[in-house]
Amino acid sequence: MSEAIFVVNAGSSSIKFKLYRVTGRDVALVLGGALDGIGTRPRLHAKDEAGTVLVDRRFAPEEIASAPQAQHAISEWVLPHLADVDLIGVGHRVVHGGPHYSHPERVNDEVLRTLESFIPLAPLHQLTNLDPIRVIAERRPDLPQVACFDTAFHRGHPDIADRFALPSALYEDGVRRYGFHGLSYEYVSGALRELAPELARGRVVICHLGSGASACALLDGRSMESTMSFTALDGLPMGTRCGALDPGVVLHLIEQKGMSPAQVGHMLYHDSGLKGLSGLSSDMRELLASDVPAAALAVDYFALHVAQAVAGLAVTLGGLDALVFTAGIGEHAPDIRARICARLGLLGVALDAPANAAGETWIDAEGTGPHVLVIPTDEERMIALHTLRLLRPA
Ligand SMILES: Nc1ncnc2c1ncn2[C@@H]1O[C@H](COP(=O)(O)OP(=O)(O)O)[C@@H](O)[C@H]1O
Ligand SMILES: CC(=O)OP(=O)(O)O
Ligand SMILES: [Mg+2]
Repeated sequence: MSEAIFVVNAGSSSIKFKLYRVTGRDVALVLGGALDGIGTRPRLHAKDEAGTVLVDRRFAPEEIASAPQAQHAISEWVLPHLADVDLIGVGHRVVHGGPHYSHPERVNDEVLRTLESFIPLAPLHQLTNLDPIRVIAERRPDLPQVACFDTAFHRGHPDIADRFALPSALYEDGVRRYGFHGLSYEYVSGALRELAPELARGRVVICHLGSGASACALLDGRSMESTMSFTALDGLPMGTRCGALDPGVVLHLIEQKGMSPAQVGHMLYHDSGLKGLSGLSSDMRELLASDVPAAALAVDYFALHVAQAVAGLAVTLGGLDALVFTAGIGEHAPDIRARICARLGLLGVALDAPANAAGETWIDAEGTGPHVLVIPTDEERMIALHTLRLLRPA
């Protein structure tokens, strides 16, 4: 087979993997799959480029309760498919790249050590991202591996968007508003540029609403500000993460309630957000299907806070030309898009209800307000392209 690139995207609840054929300066999908529902409803599934199902296997929760078990199951299945492939490299999503990495980086021992130092800043992701790099490096030390960072796309933020209102020595020490989901924003803004070049040059807010959720303000395709900051806890409420929170709550829990920092951390990352508010589930599908009042509260809270963030980012941009929804909730939940947009009438946002319900790309009502679009994200394709460009510079 021709040259290929393998991509691993380890998220907080799933590990996605894709194999791409190299076609000159571009890549074409050969197969793609995921192991999702880790620890809850584990399912390994993959399809080839024509959409033919190659595997669809469910596991008991205890069989795949952790990321290493998931990696093992993926390796068992995928290795035979890589046997006759001429791999030129493996591309990985690495959530935290810290203050210095503003571009993808070929991994060596030193890079790996630097990235390990960010594990405490992304406890749901960083270790899960780095484990496969280490495993592959041990088995195939000859194979180039490329780390593509969620933070890199935001490294050009203006100073005002990169800071907290804290003593500036902390900023020099790396306490900055890094921002995440950058690979997704880069892909979606590129797709918007292909779809509507004029619009992409304007003031755009992209809402990446998945298990993790954030929103990003872009001017001419460049990130100006994002709701996530030092860690992937800040900003919007998420499946299990709290989003923006009064830091006084953290002090209170530690100083007055006797919780340890680790207990507070666990609560903020694993038991908050939609799960904490609803007491039911972190999955938006379950909340939308439920008639429990706390589920409705969680859904309303989510929509309100996304809308508030969009309005805030529109202030950063000095107006809003386009609002784009992406990721699991953004792409597949018309009801949530409608609730968010209903709160943004003051910015002139108006939806075309049938287009929204049908999941069309353009979903704004005719008029003078901002355009509203749904653009599916593809972090893996972005990683494959970055990996190709780094390993085969033009
Ligand atoms: N049809 C749907 N309606 C509502 N929510 C959905 C739908 N499909 C997926 N989701 C939500 O999307 C989330 C996952 O989004 P995704 O972008 O795949 O997350 P991640 O990559 O962070 O694991 C799920 O937790 C679920 O709440
Ligand atoms: C950074 C982040 O929150 O990623 P995910 O949405 O994949 O959890
Ligand atoms: Mg994701």
